[in-house]
Amino acid sequence: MRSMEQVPTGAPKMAEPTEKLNLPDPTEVARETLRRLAMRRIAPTPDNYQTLYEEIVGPTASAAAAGTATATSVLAGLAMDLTLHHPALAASAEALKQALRASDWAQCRKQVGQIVLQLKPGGGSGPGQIDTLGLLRELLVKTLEFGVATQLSHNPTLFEKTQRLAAAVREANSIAGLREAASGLKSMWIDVDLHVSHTHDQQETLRRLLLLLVENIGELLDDDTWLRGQLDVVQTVITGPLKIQALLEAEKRLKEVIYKQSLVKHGLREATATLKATMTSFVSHMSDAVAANDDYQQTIAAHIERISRTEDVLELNRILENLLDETRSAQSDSRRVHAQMIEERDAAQHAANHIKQLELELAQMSALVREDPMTHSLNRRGLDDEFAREASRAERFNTPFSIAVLDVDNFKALNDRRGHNTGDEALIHLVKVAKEELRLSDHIARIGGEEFLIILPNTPVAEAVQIVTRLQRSLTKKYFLDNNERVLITFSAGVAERRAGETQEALIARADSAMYEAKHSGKNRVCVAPDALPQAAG
Ligand SMILES: Nc1nc2c(ncn2[C@@H]2O[C@H](COP(=O)(O)OP(=O)(O)OP(=O)(O)O)[C@@H](O)[C@H]2O)c(=O)[nH]1
Repeated sequence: MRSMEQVPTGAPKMAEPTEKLNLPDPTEVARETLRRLAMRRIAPTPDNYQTLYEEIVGPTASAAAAGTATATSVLAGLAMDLTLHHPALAASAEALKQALRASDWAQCRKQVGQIVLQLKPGGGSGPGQIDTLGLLRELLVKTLEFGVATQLSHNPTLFEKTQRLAAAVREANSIAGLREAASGLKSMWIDVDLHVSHTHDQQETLRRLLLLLVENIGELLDDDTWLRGQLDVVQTVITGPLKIQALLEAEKRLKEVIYKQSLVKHGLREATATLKATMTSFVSHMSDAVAANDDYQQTIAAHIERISRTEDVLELNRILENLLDETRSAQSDSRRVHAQMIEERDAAQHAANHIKQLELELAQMSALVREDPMTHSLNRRGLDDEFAREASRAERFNTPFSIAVLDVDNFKALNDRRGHNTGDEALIHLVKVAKEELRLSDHIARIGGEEFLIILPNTPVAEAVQIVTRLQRSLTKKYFLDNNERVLITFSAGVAERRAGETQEALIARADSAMYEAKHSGKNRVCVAPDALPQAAG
């Protein structure tokens, strides 16, 4: 709410009246005076009442002073209007009021002249400019309040600073005031910039910590631990640039795998428990059967002895009947046990099959997390598995085995020019073309953001160079389309043949160094690795 205004008082007396007064009805004048007080939101002090009254009827002091008072009240009214409606002219209006109070007519003339100049369009703060200025100021205030401050709500200091600055801009009603606000704005941007880079550093540190944690947990796990595949997904996501889409994808995949694994693990636990129970029961029935058989043997032996000792036919008849009874009961025992044993064997077989099925499902699920979710090439884990398999096969059959490290050329520029999503699509395209060009026995793995590794089993280095060169050529034919525009993707590659007993790490290091040579010698080419790097030697 605007504060109540004070109307200038003390109308000066002038020597000669300048115009004749035509006084209206005093009641009407009083009503009009009160209306103007209310309209202009002016404090109803006697002085203000007097000033407005005189503004309507002219000064009342004396007829001689009437002209002077009229001029004075008209000018005072003008000054008041300017103060109320043109804040940018407030200083000139105040100077005019002071000149009126001091009856300094020369000064009055000068101030009125200046006000006229300022009110002229293009005259420093003319009405057109005042509006533009006001609009711009309001725009800046809104930007600060709704655009900047809301983004900084998590940082109370910066939030308050922005709000204070918005208030200062809103109140700045002169060029000088706006200049001051502008210097506040500059200092605020410096703080925001510092804050943003601090947040970015924090994010980077957290990411490194997470990566370290994931790597260390990975070290502690057995090869076939469930967690490893899941950790690989997290690792892939946090190694590349943090993108909300990739993070959401990784989260979704992890949740799915964890949920399915919990279901399968539960089923596996139940099936194992059933098998154990069945086996226990099977063994106990076997021992029952053996025991029953034993009892029968012993009874037969006892009856045979009784038979050998007796000569009495009646006794023999009784023994025979006993014997038949025993035999019948032994037979039915044995049939029951046999039937039970068959039933239990079937149940055990069923449980074992179920377990096999569940294990198969688990293997399929862990294959899921051997893949890079974006390009569907192998991830680090998939690469490790395939490398180990191919290396041992090459040793067993004494066959050559090569790898190629590929790094997309000028990928940063492609991202910068066409956006990150197009960059992603380009990587997906590269893997698709590579899969089409390579043999079924070859494998492609993503080992970095825009870096890939191809495993070429049963391939000497010269042939590996040809394969990779052919892939380069096919990329010029199967070009990548971005918004129907052909984009040529090229890569530099380093090829190395595995030496007997060479570790995966050492072989990749050699291929990597050849890839760097390809980069440094002009890109879009293939270089062959030197025989051995110092760290790979021995
Ligand atoms: N779109 C996209 N960009 C990625 C991904 N991973 C890494 N990058 C970006 O790839 C770029 C690689 O840049 P650099 O290492 O300078 O390589 P380059 O621009 O290809 O330059 P040269 O290798 O010398 O030809 C970086 O800007 C990374 O942010 C990804 O998954 N998707």
